Amino acid sequence: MGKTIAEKIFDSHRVEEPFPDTHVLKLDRVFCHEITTPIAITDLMARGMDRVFDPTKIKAVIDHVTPAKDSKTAEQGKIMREWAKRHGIKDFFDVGRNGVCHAIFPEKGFVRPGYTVIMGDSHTCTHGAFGAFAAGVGTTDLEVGILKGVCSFHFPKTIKFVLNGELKPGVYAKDVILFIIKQLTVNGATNKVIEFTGPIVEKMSMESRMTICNMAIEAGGTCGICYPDMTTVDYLWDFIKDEYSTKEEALADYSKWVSDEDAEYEEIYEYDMSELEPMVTFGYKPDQVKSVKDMEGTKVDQIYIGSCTNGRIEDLRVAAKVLEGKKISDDVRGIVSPATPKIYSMALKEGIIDIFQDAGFCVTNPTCGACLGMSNGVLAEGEVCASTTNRNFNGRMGKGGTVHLMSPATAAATAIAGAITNSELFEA
Ligand SMILES: CC(C)[C@H](C(=O)O)[C@@H](O)C(=O)O
Ligand code: SF4
Repeated sequence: MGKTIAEKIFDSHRVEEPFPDTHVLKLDRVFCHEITTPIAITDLMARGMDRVFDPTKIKAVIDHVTPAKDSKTAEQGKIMREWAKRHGIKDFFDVGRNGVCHAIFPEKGFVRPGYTVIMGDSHTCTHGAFGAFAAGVGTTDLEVGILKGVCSFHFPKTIKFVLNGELKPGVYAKDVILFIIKQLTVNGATNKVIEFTGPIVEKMSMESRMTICNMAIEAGGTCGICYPDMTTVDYLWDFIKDEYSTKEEALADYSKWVSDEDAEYEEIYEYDMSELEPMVTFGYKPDQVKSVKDMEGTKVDQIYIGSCTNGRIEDLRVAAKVLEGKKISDDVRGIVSPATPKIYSMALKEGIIDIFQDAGFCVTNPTCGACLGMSNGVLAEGEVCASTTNRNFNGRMGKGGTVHLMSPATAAATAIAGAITNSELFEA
């Protein structure tokens, strides 16, 4: 019997015999941000265990609320800062160099095929786009990870998606993953790994693969995984060129992190995506998904383009293409948060920031920002936001506010119309 990629990663990282279904794995990366890590740090300190297993494998960022907005968030930043200094954690991204964790860590080349990654953040599944096993964990697991460099997991039962065909113009990775979550429902993949395969995924950029893996958790999935290929090698090349003499050599090495033909799956879903339409959520659960056509005309108050789902350069380019030479409706506020300083710089150089500003958008610093209603861009009671983020939970962006999840193209078109609309209307 063959093995899935997740099983292969488990086999190569297991530190002891599984008992009964607890697999203790060695960790290649422990990622940290200022919302959950200070709790772990404070607890470790209180227990007299203020140590780290390996400062080079721990990467940390302040991203959710930055620059600090009040005394509480200032304190969280301070705890992180002092901890990083105390333990020689060199890859710590503070104000001015910081961006959204799941965008900045891949961008720095910290994730590689075959890696095991944990973080105290539910969207850690994003990093599976590189052919890694990456999972969000709670405080106790995070503490053990920081201290010992290990984490225990259940056997990685896997659901496989084979996505065939070709996406129509105006249809993007976000539409694909919203469609998938609709099929699975919000707990259809609970405690399972979701493999994304097939020609649609093979053609996707790393950014798009991160978008689909990012939302695996919205169907309950522990991790989303794509197989590493030349797209992965190209993305990582600057970071790995000392390890391999050619890209082909890197690819040959990474190809061990691909599922076998005869691997066993919990379920296999196969879809032809050629007729997929732009999708959007309604209600307060990410599996409440309709085609944009069916939601057309729904009035919004705010448009948010950003986050670990869709705040990358590819996303800003797509939105800018729709916005170029146009103005957003007088009735809406537009906010864009480039996910990292590098993305911000690229957007500046490419004239994308000008396009956003000329259209009437407010451009913020790289941060999670409006995504979770803890920082800027909070909605008032009864307000509606068209957003490229990943969660439409009740009150997510502010008490009494509603969020409709959509692609950056649809969000940009919606900003112009002031109501949910199809991006095709505005594309050249
Ligand atoms: C703050 C953090 C723990 C949380 C998460 O785990 O996902 C946040 O990033 C979110 O998106 O809701
Ligand atoms: S951008 Fe949003 S979903 Fe992503 S880590 Fe930040 S708060 Fe969580």
